[in-house]
Amino acid sequence: MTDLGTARATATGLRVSTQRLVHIYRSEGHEVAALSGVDLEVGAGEMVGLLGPSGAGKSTLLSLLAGVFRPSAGKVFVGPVELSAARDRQLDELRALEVSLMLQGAGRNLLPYFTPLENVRFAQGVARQSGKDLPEPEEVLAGVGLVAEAERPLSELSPGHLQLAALAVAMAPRPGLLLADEPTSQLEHRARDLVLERMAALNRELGTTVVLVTHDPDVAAFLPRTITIRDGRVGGEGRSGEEYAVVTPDGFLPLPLHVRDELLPGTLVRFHLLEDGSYTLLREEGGTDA
Ligand SMILES: Nc1ncnc2c1ncn2[C@@H]1O[C@H](COP(=O)(O)OP(=O)(O)OP(=O)(O)O)[C@@H](O)[C@H]1O
Repeated sequence: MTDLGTARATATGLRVSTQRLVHIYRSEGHEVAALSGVDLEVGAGEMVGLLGPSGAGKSTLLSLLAGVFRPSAGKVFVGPVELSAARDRQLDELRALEVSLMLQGAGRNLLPYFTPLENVRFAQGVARQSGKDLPEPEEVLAGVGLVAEAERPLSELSPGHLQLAALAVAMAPRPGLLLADEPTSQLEHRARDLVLERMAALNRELGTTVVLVTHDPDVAAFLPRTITIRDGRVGGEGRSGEEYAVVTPDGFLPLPLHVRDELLPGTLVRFHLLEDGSYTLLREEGGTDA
């Protein structure tokens, strides 16, 4: 029995954490630092959104959490497994049994010549062979609300139903962690809300940890917690619509963008403790409140 098998017995959702995660893409003649020290903590069974501008490193982070490739430096824990140190076999097993990655665009997650039912059955193959206790494909499809569409050709499905089929495929091996790259980006509002609600219901009912990338403010507002990636690092967190700056484990505090425009490099600031235990930030030049 592997470490993952033990984890499954105690919890459905997997805890995810990263420590000073760095990823550098190397191509001929140049290097791109996509992630430059990400410290992240997502509890077992949480549903969180990754936000941030284009090129911030969100998809890279998702791929590292999925064990698609290994980080240049730092650590990634998915459940009890530290991915950067895991053997290839352990990573294969993790991807087949415990971590599902939904790529952007429903079609990239589905075999086009299979029905939704056949897609789900196919997606369960390895996990079933390994002895994992899985629901029948019909039940998986019912879980995302695709019953009448189960045996229809994909070409007859609406974009929303295709995305629900992709969600069913991702959930077919009953993973402990669902990673989704922009799962609602190509959908109109009704279909978007339906996909999001079904995802939230699976998170609630099965306890699966969900991490999804989004650019959509409405999706972000729906999620209990969001993490903003900026310049390859955690730039802030949102809780129920409120934005917070997050102190890093080594004591750094990334300034929110609108404040960064005010506080130029080299500005001296002071933290002033108030009677109620909160702090104000004082800018030293002229002593103006920041
Ligand atoms: N295979 C690659 N080779 C070289 N550079 C890459 C590769 N993939 C991504 N990058 C670069 O790494 C940085 C982070 O890219 P990433 O796709 O992770 O960002 P993102 O936040 O997901 O962006 P988007 O929202 O546009 O998808 C960018 O500068 C990007 O150009």
